[in-house]
Amino acid sequence: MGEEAVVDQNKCELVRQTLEEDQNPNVVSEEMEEDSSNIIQAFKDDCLIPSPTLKGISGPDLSLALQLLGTKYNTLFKKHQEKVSEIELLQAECETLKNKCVEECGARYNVLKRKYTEECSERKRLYNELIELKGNIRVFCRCRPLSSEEISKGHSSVIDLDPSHDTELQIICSDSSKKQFKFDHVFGPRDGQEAVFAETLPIVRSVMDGFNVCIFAYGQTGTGKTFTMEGTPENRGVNYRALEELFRSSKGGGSSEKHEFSVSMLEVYNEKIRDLLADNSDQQAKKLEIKQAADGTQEVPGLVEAQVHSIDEVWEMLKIGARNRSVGSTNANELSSRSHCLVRVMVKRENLVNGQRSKSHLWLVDLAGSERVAKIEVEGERLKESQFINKSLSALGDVISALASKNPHIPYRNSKLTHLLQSSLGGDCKTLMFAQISPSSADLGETLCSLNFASRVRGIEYGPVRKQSDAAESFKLKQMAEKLRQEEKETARLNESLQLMHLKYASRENVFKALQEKIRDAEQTCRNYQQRVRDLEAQLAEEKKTARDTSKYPKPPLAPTRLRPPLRGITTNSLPNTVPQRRNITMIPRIQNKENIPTTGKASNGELIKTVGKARRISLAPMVRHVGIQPKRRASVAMLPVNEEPQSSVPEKKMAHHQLSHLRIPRRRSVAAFSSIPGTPLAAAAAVAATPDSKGRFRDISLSSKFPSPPPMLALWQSKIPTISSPRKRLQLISTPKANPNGLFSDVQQAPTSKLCFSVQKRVILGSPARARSTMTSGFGLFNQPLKEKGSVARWGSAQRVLCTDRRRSVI
Ligand SMILES: Nc1ncnc2c1ncn2[C@@H]1O[C@H](COP(=O)(O)OP(=O)(O)OP(=O)(O)O)[C@@H](O)[C@H]1O
Repeated sequence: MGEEAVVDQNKCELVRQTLEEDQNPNVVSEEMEEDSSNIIQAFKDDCLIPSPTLKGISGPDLSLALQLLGTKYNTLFKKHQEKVSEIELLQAECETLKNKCVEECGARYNVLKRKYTEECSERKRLYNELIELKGNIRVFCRCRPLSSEEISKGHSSVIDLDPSHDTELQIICSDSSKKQFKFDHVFGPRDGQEAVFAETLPIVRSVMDGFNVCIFAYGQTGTGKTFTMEGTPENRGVNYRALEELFRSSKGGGSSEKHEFSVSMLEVYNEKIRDLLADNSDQQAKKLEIKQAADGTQEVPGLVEAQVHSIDEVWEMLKIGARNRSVGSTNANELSSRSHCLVRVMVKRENLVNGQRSKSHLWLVDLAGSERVAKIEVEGERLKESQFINKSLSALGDVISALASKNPHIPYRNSKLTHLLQSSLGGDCKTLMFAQISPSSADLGETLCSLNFASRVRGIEYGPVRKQSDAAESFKLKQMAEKLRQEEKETARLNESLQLMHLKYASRENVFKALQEKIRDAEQTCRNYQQRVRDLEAQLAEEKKTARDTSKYPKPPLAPTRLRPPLRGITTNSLPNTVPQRRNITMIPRIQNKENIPTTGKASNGELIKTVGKARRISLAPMVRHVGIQPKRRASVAMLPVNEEPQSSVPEKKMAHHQLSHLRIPRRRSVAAFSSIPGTPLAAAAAVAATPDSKGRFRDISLSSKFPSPPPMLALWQSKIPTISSPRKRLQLISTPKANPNGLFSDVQQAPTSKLCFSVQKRVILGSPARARSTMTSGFGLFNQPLKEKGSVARWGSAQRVLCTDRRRSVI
């Protein structure tokens, strides 16, 4: 029995180890020792916990049990894996749903946030509109309860209040009559601080919207001004509650807005400004003055501006200020305020979304008592205090009166108080006045005074309020705008001058181009002239040489001027030497060549022919005279027979000088020359001739067709000039005379009939016409070498000058 137990124990151990190897230690338990039937039953229930009788199993049952256990384990393991997969899938689904939810909710959240912001803005706008409709200066009346002292003295209340009409107040006068006053709100003796602040709240909120606000309490001493503004630790007043509201509002804006608060506290005592937050030791050294800032607001340089971050800090500041305030004892109030106490809360707001900044301030003013001096029976220092208080309150009354009557001049500077509140009393701010009154019949007179003053204030209509922006930023923007304006002006000016410069540059460039063109032309002309000068120099040298060669011939005496033949054509180097033909010279041709002199000749068939002498000079002056272009020029054309040319009485070599002034030009040239004069009929004819017809042919000039009765000599001359088909050719011939291979002139010059000698006397250009003529006609210098050279030089110069003229150019 003991051995069997050991064997079974080993078997159980084996099963346990196997199960442990399968990382399922929980399967081993005491129930493994159950019998096989239990095991099978247990396996059917998907349970791996073996029966406690398992250890009793032996032999084949054990292996069966183990097999079943292994199979079941695998099945369960698979199921476990499936479950894990399912869980993972579910987790993924959950994650997806979560993301989807976040996505949808995020979008909705943003939309709602945007809507909320818009709604807030709209609410603020409507709210401010409402405040403006109600009036930017609002007056509340607050009546304190009768004090125990007043009751003990038997004073009665003169206030008649109807709770259903919280804007009306009736005062029972001494004659039992009632005087009614209307204010924006009337607070009775039972109204607490909360109720008062509830009505004040809208104006306080305006500060957060960027408006300047001033809340001040006015009234006779002991009416509860300090109580309303400062309050007590148990009943906090407007100052504390307003700042509390500001802090609360600043947190409501969320992370999109940033606010900064700073608190200053000062009093105006005997027309002097005292900093209530500064150390008392500094007060003597400090002399605070009101200065106007760049944005028009009033500042007190040197005034302590305490940064506050919580309402507790604010309360601490208010307590410090209250301790430093000047108080004194009067008949009316044992702790009477003898100064005006002013708390200034500066709010700087920045919208972190759009970067918009605003700076606004809230003045909380507790005025000194407004009672009349006589009533309080003071003297000495107290009397002086009261006089200053009355003076400043009187100045406040004047300012309010001026505002009420819309006076263009508001006397803000008549007192320190009004000067300080200048930017908070007027059109661009919201003002709330607490008119504090006493219910006591003993204070009836003062109460009526205060109520009358409050009524006047309420009658003031301010203009539309302006939202305050950051002064520094406004100033910066103004400067930038000014700078931009200046720069725009400067840019416009520079653009203008640039355009002018462009225009100037363009015009100068044109001028420069034109000058360059002219320079090029001048250079070309100069080159042409140089070439011509060289040619003429060569001709002159040739002529001189020819003259030297022929100097052995005797010089004929100079004939009288009238008997001398007309100036012949200018010979050129290309002409043959005509000296041997001199003996054939007769006067007949010269006579024949006289104008309109009839001559008789014989034809080849022996028949006598009567002809009229050829026109030696064709005067086209009548035609030319009408042209005002060259009035001082005279054209003389001499026609010489060809065979007469060498028969000059003047040696040909001596005529070289005449070449310069008497160019031998074919008659056609003269026509061309006159044709060059615009406006003349010849010019028109030349133009017609130079214009090809529709078939591209040039028309021949027929002067007779243009002129019914042409000059006879011209007609004769025309008959003797061979017809040149093309005007262009004619012009070529005129401008560039060609020599034929024999060294003679072209066909025009070799016309058998005659040769035209064209002489242009340039009277103006060459100088005195008389001198020129005498030189020409008298053979000046022909036989006197120095004179000749002189004359040659002179004529050469004249010729150059002639060549330099346009007229000459056109002739050439
Ligand atoms: N509405 C009120 N409810 C209860 N007590 C009040 C109320 N108003 C004023 N008092 C009490 O009247 C007394 C005088 O008030 P307070 O000092 O505020 O007057 P005051 O106008 O500021 O006088 P002064 O101009 O001299 O400073 C205080 O004791 C104050 O507690």
